[in-house]
Amino acid sequence: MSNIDNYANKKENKIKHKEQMKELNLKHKTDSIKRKKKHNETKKLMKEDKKNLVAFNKENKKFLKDSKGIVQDKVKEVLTWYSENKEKENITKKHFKSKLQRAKKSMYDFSGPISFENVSYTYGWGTPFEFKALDSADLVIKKGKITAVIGMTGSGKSTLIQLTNGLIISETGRTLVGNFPIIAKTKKIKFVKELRREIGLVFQFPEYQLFQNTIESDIAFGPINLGADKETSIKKVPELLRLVDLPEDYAKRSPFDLSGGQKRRVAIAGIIAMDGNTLVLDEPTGGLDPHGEEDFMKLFYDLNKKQNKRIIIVTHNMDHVLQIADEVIVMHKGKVISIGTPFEIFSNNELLKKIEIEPPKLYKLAHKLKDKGLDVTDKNFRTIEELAKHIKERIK
Ligand SMILES: Nc1ncnc2c1ncn2[C@@H]1O[C@H](COP(=O)(O)OP(=O)(O)OP(=O)(O)O)[C@@H](O)[C@H]1O
Repeated sequence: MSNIDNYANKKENKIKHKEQMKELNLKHKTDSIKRKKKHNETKKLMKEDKKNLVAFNKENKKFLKDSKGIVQDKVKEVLTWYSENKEKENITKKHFKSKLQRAKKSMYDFSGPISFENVSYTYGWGTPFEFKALDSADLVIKKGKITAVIGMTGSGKSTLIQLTNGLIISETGRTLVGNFPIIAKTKKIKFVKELRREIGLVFQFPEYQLFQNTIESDIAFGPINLGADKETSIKKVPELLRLVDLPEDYAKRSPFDLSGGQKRRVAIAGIIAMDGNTLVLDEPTGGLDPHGEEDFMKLFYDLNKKQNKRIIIVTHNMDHVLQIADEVIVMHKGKVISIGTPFEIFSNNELLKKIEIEPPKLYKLAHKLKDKGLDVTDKNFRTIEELAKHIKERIK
């Protein structure tokens, strides 16, 4: 290459670099303006929400005052029980304290609907990384159902479900778990242990949280830590193992000798051991093979149908949603934009396009058939057998 060519190349590169820097600076500036605008909007929202928070706190105080009598009776019951039984070997101080704590929260019923009222949440408030993950979201998750939360990456699904057990607290509105209120900006949730006993949150790869020497102690750790009697908690382990489809005689084995899927079952058994009404699962089948995924879906379905547990599942797998969900919540940019049955959501092509989500395989097939002149998209189906039945009826 001649010196002249070399010089021309260098010059061209310099110009390109300058242009790229200019573009980057411009993007940085626009992002920063957008962020500031959002920051100010949220500030305004928080100001407007102040009067709601005052009303919520007032409502809560009144509720506590009205329930005083019930609580006092329950506390008295526990005190009498302890004074009559404290000499017995299996009645520990920890056991007594846990019972007393439960009596003190007896006015709360966590099992009812979970309502999110105008909840917002911002990560990195006031920093250059500020991001509003929840934007005045409103939603009710019913009791006893399987609810799937779907939406594109970053739409706020995980953030929303973390509000349910007080892992994070919203900056506006409130979350009601049954009649237990978590009011925005609360610094410390009273009865947080009871709340977490009721709402079991299972994160992605829960098996990484196993740490005890035996499967038995891992499963019983949660309830014992919350004050339950050690002997009773250990006795329940075989039943819990059966529930998650593991052999009972695994109890004394080390959890670290198990396969990934089996470890995950142990971790889930540990959450179920807390005996709450709700299981919240964030991408629970990540990293499993299709067969393992199917097994877990069956497990969650059975926990709902046979043990009456409310299941809330965040997932990107629409086939799973179709398979087990009673209701589907659609999140988009921090808001709930649609709620419906799997049929209502998956037959709505416009909605799916907006959230950039592919429908389950069976719905894709139905849409393809429609393009070829055989329309069964107005029919409700969950399985290949049901779809086949509708097709047969159409071509009769
Ligand atoms: N700890 C954090 N710090 C800063 N930003 C965060 C944090 N956690 C989440 N975010 C941001 O908030 C947004 C919403 O996150 P969230 O995890 O709720 O979304 P999601 O819908 O569950 O996404 P995915 O499907 O990818 O798990 C994301 O864009 C993410 O960048």
